[in-house]
Amino acid sequence: MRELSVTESVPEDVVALVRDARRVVVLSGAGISAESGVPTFREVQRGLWERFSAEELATPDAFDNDPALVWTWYRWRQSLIDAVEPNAGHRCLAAWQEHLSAQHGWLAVVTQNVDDLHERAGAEVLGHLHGSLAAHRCADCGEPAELPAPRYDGFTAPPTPEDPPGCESCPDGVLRPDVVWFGEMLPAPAFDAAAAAIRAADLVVVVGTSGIVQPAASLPLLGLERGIPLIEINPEETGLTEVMDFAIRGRSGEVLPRLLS
Ligand SMILES: CC(C)NC(=O)[C@H](Cc1c[nH]c2ccccc12)NC(=O)[C@H](CCCC/N=C(/NCCC(=O)O)S[C@H]1O[C@H](COP(=O)(O)OP(=O)(O)OC[C@H]2O[C@@H](n3cnc4c(N)ncnc43)[C@H](O)[C@@H]2O)[C@@H](O)[C@H]1O)NC(=O)OCc1ccccc1
Ligand SMILES: [Zn+2]
Repeated sequence: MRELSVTESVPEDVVALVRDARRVVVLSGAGISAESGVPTFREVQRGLWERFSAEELATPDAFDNDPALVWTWYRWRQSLIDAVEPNAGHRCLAAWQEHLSAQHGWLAVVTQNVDDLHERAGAEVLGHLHGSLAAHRCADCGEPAELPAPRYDGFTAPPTPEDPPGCESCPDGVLRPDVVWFGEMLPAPAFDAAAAAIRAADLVVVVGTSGIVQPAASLPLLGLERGIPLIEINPEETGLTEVMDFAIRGRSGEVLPRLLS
């Protein structure tokens, strides 16, 4: 594995790898949204939630124990996402995707993020492995439900929690965000599509993820098995660095424009 810093000019062989790739899978995490002002998963507890770790809040038990606390956390996070814009990293991936499809190639965006910043940057997302903040379903009967955007301003944590709305399809159900909580299975269609894309790819780029949360963090290993090049873009070392061919140390909003210019 070769580690490169963003200050260095991107070596010709990495530029060639990116230029010549035709079937690319990008696996993204919270880091790609950091430059948009979205706190990464490890930083998203403020106010009401600061005494909890994200792993504690993002669980069925936490929702059962205190549905209002967890429900409000998700509505607040959604309002934060609604208040920010995609950054150069998101936009670069959308442009690269468009470029490759014009060349009869493809770029598949697979994300762990529950935000819609890839889509708002114009990219098509193959799969949200951990669901989406903007989608909701009944915690009992599973019926999907449409909800208006949250009324928070996204930056100041709401003072008091609000109860989740009741389900209109069953007597006692309440709504929950359509995200994957710890201990819950990932949506098989998204995970299987991601695995299939990596099995067909000629390059995998892992952007802004600590590479800790499973089974998402195992997806790049499918590329390793096939011997295709793996590139990591992250200011810091991650749980996946050791299996990478190249690790470019830098912020994705700065590295991707340079890599793709
Ligand atoms: C903590 C971890 C060890 N735990 C797990 O992995 C668990 C348990 C587990 C399963 N298998 C295992 C094997 C070994 C050990 C543990 C497990 N996995 C699960 O529970 C999964 C479900 C996991 C999904 C949980 N939901 C999320 N999100 C949705 C909710 C919500 O968002 O609220 S995970 C959530 O956290 C993860 C956060 O990780 P990152 O995105 O990487 O973000 P992080 O903050 O960690 O790091 C940011 C990175 O960005 C970098 N960065 C910062 N700025 C920038 C910048 N500017 N540019 C580039 N990079 C940048 C930083 O350096 C850093 O590296 C994301 O995946 C995110 O989606 N379910 C399941 O396994 O079910 C089983 C099962 C099996 C059978 C039957 C029933 C069940
Ligand atoms: Zn219901």
